[in-house]
Amino acid sequence: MKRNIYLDNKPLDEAKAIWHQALADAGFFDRRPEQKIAVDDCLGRILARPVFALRSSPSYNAAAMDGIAVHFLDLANASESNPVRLGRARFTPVNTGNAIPEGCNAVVMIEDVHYLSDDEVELILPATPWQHVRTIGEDIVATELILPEGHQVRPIDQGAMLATGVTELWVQCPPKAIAIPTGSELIQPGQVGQPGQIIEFNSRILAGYLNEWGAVARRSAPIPDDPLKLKEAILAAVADNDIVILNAGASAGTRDYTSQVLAEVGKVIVHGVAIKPGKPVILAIVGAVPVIGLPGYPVSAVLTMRLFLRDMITAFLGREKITPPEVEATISRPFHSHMGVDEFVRVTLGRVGDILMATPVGKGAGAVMSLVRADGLLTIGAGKEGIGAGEKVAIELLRPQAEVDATLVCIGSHDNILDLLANQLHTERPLIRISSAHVGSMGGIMAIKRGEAHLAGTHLLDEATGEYNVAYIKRFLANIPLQLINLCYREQGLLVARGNPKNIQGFGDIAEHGHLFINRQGGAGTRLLTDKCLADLKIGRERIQGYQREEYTHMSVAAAIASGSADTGMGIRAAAVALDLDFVPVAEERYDLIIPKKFLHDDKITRVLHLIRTNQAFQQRILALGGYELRDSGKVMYEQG
Ligand SMILES: Nc1nc2c(c(=O)[nH]1)N[C@H]1C(S)=C(S)[C@@H](COP(=O)(O)OP(=O)(O)OC[C@H]3O[C@@H](n4cnc5c(N)ncnc54)[C@H](O)[C@@H]3O)O[C@H]1N2
Ligand code: MOO
Repeated sequence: MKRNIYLDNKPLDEAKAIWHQALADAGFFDRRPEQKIAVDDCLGRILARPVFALRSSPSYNAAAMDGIAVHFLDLANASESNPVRLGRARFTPVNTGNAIPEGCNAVVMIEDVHYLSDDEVELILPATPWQHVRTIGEDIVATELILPEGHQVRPIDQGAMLATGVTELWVQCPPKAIAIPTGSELIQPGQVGQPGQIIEFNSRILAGYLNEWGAVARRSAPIPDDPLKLKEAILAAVADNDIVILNAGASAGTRDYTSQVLAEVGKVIVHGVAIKPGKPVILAIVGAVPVIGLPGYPVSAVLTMRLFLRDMITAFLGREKITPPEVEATISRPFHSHMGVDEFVRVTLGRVGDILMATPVGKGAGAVMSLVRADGLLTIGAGKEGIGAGEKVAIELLRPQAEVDATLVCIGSHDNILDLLANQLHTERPLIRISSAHVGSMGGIMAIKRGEAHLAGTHLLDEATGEYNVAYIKRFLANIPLQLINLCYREQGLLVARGNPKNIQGFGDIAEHGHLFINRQGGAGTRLLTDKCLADLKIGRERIQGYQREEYTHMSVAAAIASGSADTGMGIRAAAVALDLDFVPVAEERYDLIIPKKFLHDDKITRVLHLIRTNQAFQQRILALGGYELRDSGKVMYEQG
């Protein structure tokens, strides 16, 4: 088969309109399969037909209280000064739910009945007609409408139907869908792959969302990159489903056959939409069944299915479109986007003071974690080239607003303790989450300056004084009342391959033997520590091979060493442990939290401080990570304003 490199670039609205029309032409929205099921089994189902009461409820006049049944006229003149006595012929003892005997039309509660003997009572209160009686049809009368068509059944509805004699009803059959992963490189979860092999997880995500939106979805085994097998799979799937989803193979790779096979067995309506991510999406109809080829990257797949599938399912079910809630937020940093393309940006949200800040997370369409972390989605329309810092934008919420409002925003240098803190806080108060952006110590200081974070983790060594953080605060945050609170001391050192094959003991060895170094970015605390070590040893930067090569996290430095593309680099012990590297300790550094005073009494911050100051089990968990020291944890190291 020829390589397919000509994708459309249809504007999103146009693609949606064409697709909707094609579905309508195929009769997709007119199919309303329905089935008759027992009321006992119908919870959550959508009614295909209205339900009417078969019998009245109650079906007889029933006592609503324990007491006696009487004729109300007998008590018309009863009062304290004129007690009325009734003999056994004029009253009948009843319990709640008993039928009211002929000739009676009121119940007197037992509390108001004075028995003179078993056969005679005395009453001092008048009665009104039908008092304490549930009359025939009081709840619902036979033939009345209980529930309308299109209603989603709740437990109370089941009770109402059963109470009126209904035991079966007609419900809609949700669309039957199948998610078919494709690709010869796919292996099953739990298997360990070679480079180039990929754990098949997309079909799980797709089936999960399909079910959440009201379809009944199955998954198939992965189909290898073979046009004949793909064709077979598509034909079998359309014979047995209302919606077919193919995943991957949508793009222009030498093994991306999906659109050609679909064109052979059906009609490709759209291939290629001006959106990012998700551009190569394929919308096709085979027979009368919609077949959607979602791009392989998981983020692209999820976003395109939200755009093209969610409304399809609700329309199939005859339900209102899902309109996700939106909030207005301020974007924390500029975001560049492409003209002519609707771009969907995942953001984290956090309320710091009065401002709801939105921070873009991860651009890569392969980054599943960017969607796990995201609180909302920002759409940058095709007519814009991006969004400037501080601009107000509408964000589609992916989490409940209450959770967003209870998020502790932590921007700055990353440390694994922050992950432990996040977990512990969430366990104690499920609403609270920590959203952390790892932008280095200076990035954290700037976020505090702009009022965008509740706290910032920082470890900036002042070369002149040898002290941590304070000099930088005085310089950049002079006007902000704040406390600098110690979180931990941690070991920094040289990460080296397991067994330290090049026997690197310090920067002297690196300079002398020309070992390949990998550095951290300017503004990172670890970079400053490297520079201080070099200055103390009087080693010029030009003597360190690789000094110019910069990475942004401890883990990416560790990954470079693990892959052999560098011999060594500076990082924390935890990064060495994570990638099974060896570690040559160089220095103990202080890692502090900067907290503006206006947040010191915020419930989230007080919980964090309480945890690090007093929770011994938590402290033990930190020490178990290795490379940490907690002698000053929670102590105020500096204060201003
Ligand atoms: N020359 C071009 N290359 C690419 C283009 C383009 O227009 N021209 N588009 C890019 C875009 S945008 C996307 S999105 C991807 C989508 O490609 P495919 O739909 O053909 O998907 P694959 O290449 O087969 O897979 C991509 C990637 O997706 C992951 N994947 C796939 N299936 C699964 C699964 N079942 N479970 C988990 N992960 C899966 C996997 O990481 C693959 O590496 O193409 C660009 N290229
Ligand atoms: O547009 Mo692709 O769908 O970047 O990821």
